[in-house]
Amino acid sequence: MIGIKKIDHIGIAVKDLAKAIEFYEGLLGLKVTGTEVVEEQKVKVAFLPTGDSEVELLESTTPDGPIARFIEKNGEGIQHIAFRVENLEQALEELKAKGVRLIDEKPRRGAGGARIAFLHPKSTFGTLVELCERDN
Ligand SMILES: C[C@@H](C(=O)O)C(=O)SCCNC(=O)CCNC(=O)[C@H](O)C(C)(C)COP(=O)(O)OP(=O)(O)OC[C@H]1O[C@@H](n2cnc3c(N)ncnc32)[C@H](O)[C@@H]1OP(=O)(O)O
Ligand SMILES: [Co+2]
Repeated sequence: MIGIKKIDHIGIAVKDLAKAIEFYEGLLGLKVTGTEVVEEQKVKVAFLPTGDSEVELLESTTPDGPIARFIEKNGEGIQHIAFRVENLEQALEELKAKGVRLIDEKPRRGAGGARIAFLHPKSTFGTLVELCERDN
């Protein structure tokens, strides 16, 4: 079993992180608990907890990163959903064995020290899925 615990976060691609935060904090009343640059993913992120899950706002740090490409093609909006798993390496092994197309064969470093890996949207009925494992 993959052992999904919950929706960890919803990843939302935005052009201007500061302006998006003005909306999510100022108008929706959520609070940013952390911002961080994740070089490997070419993103600057802000996390806003909403109960048991979080909103992850993502701005591209380069014109060629995955978020920049997503916005170019689709405009701003939901780019991925992230599920928290107990054991990421095991989940990836199981999914690979069942023929799911992995973007990341091995865990990568995500925001907040998480271990993360993406599944290709062509293998998941159209949604980019992130699996993540955290110590806490
Ligand atoms: C910081 C970290 C964290 O939480 O800790 C993060 O979240 S980092 C979050 C940002 N990082 C990532 O997204 C990394 C993983 N993503 C990737 O490797 C890439 O973005 C891919 C998902 C493989 C897409 O690559 P690329 O843009 O080169 O391909 P493409 O535009 O030709 O797209 C190939 C096909 O997938 C579809 N496609 C592309 N991006 C999609 C998305 N986000 N959701 C659903 N479908 C998507 C396209 O429409 C296209 O379908 P058609 O062929 O039918 O038109
Ligand atoms: Co994410």
